[in-house]
Amino acid sequence: MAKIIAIVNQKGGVGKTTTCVNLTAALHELGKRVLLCDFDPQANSTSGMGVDKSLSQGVYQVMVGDAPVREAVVSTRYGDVLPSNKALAGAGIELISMDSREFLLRNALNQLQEDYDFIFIDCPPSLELLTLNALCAANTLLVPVQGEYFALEGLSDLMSTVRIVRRSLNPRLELEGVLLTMFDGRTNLALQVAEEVKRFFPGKVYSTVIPRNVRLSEAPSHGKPITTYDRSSRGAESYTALAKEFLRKNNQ
Ligand SMILES: Nc1ncnc2c1ncn2[C@@H]1O[C@H](COP(=O)(O)OP(=O)(O)OP(=O)(O)O)[C@@H](O)[C@H]1O
Repeated sequence: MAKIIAIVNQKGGVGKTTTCVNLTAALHELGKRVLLCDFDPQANSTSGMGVDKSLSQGVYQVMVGDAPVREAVVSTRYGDVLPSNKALAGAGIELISMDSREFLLRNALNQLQEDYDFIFIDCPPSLELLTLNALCAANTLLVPVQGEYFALEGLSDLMSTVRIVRRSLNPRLELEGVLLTMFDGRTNLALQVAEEVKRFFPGKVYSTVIPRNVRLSEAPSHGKPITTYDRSSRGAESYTALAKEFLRKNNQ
C-alpha cells in the first residue's frame, strides 16, 4: 500500500515543487516505487520531471472521470508522474458543484495504492478546494519552510485547517515532517528561524536542511531533477540525504 504524502504550505515559493521533484527522483534512485502527483495548476513539477505540461490527460481529467488514472500516468527515468495541465486552474470553481468534491483526488489515487511505495502530491499555494482534496487524499503532510523572516506566518492557519480536516474529513491525517529550505546556516536569522520552527513543530523538523543552491534553481529549466542535472552539487547531496532520512523515519 502506498503512503500518500502531500507537500503543502499555502505560502508561495517556499520550495514545495523543488522538494516534490527532487525527493521523488532521489527515492526512485534508491529503488523505491514513487509517483509524483502534480496538483498545482502551474504544472512546474510536471515540467521539472521532463514531462510535457500540455498533455491532454492529467490529474484534472482523471478527477472528473474523463481519463482512466493509469492512462494518465507518465513513466520517466526519475519516477512516475500524474501530470497537471492548465485545466486544473479552473478546477477550484468547477468542482464546487460536484458530489464528494473533497474526495475526488483521493478516489483517483486510491486506484494506484498497490502500484507504489510512496505518492507525493505537489500542492498549490492556497488552502482552497484543491489543497483540501490533497489533505483528504493524504496520509501525511510534509511542510517545506523557507528559512527567512515570516517563515512561520501562515503555518498556524495551515495547522488549524489540518485540525478541521482531521475532525470532519480525514481523521488519519498526520504530520510527516517539516523541512527547512533555501537555508543559509551562516546567517543568524536562518539559525533563529530554525530554532523557532523546531519549537513550533517539536520532534518533526528533519535534521537534513536544504541549502540555497543555484543548481537547484537551474535544473527545472532542463526538465531534470538535481541528481541528474548536477549530482555533485550541494542541492543533490541534500535531497539524497533527505530521501535517506525520510526512509529511516518510515522504517525502510
Ligand atoms: N534550495 C534552493 N536553492 C535555490 N533556489 C531554490 C531552492 N529551492 C527552490 N528554489 C527556487 O525558488 C523558486 C520557488 O521554489 P518552488 O517552485 O519549489 O516553490 P513552491 O513552494 O513550489 O512555489 P509555489 O508556491 O509557487 O508553487 C523556484 O524558482 C526554485 O527554483
